[in-house]
Amino acid sequence: MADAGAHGSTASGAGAAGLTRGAAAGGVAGGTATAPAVLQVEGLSAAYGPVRALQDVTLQAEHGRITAVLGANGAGKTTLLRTISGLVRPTAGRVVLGGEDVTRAPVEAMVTKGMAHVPEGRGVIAELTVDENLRVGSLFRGKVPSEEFERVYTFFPRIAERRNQTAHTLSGGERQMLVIGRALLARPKVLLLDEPSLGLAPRIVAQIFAMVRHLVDTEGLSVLLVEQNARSALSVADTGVVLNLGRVVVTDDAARLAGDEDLRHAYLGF
Ligand SMILES: Nc1ncnc2c1ncn2[C@@H]1O[C@H](COP(=O)(O)OP(=O)(O)OP(=O)(O)O)[C@@H](O)[C@H]1O
Repeated sequence: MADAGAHGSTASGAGAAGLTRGAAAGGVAGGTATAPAVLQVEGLSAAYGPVRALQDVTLQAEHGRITAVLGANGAGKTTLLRTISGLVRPTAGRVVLGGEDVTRAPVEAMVTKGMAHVPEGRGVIAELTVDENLRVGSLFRGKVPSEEFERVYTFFPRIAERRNQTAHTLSGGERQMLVIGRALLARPKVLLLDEPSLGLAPRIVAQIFAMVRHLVDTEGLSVLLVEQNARSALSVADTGVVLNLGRVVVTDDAARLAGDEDLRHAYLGF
């Protein structure tokens, strides 16, 4: 069980640094060396006027791994992804992608540097077909070999079956698969996923998370998964980072976090 006292004091103590344990602490999980970091977030802070939405957040996303960022409403999860991808300018800290400092890079350059951000809300273009929506994801690359589209379809057979349908006919789960597939066509090193489970039935969430896991395992992608649905996210992730009031409370191996009853009750709601 985790150190409940440490969680409590970190949550309530002003300015307390996040607690890093296990895999994230020493770079070693259960005797196995962790994969190299694709994305490093160092001391990141962001604010909306007087609202300090992120405070000194440090975490990393590794090659071939899923890092889940968890926390209640307003914890700062969406702001974290928006700041990493350049949509919100940080007030302090750094974002390093593949060894390059991209903190001040223009948002449109992030995609070409290997970062794909799938925001909350499944923004498909309803009037276009599934296939046309996928092509939008590769527009900036010029001509893309058809095998790449077929490869995306092999990951998401449900949308392959619907490739000529307009996107407005898709279910919520299918739209989620489509926006992830579209992001893949940018050939990212790191994929930022914001609340993919929102509003979906548990069975569909499980399917989508299994597909993301398969992608990560076969493509060596790195995923930063923001979720309020902590139970499902921890079941698929390698590492979990818990945010509270814009600060990292704890970073640890996902299975250990899922088994930590005090932490679950205090921050994760299950
Ligand atoms: N555009 C904005 N203007 C002002 N304050 C904002 C804005 N967006 C978010 N906030 C505030 O910043 C803090 C963090 O919000 P954020 O949306 O990042 O949290 P979250 O963990 O993603 O929550 P949720 O799961 O509800 O989306 C909250 O206090 C929120 O009210």
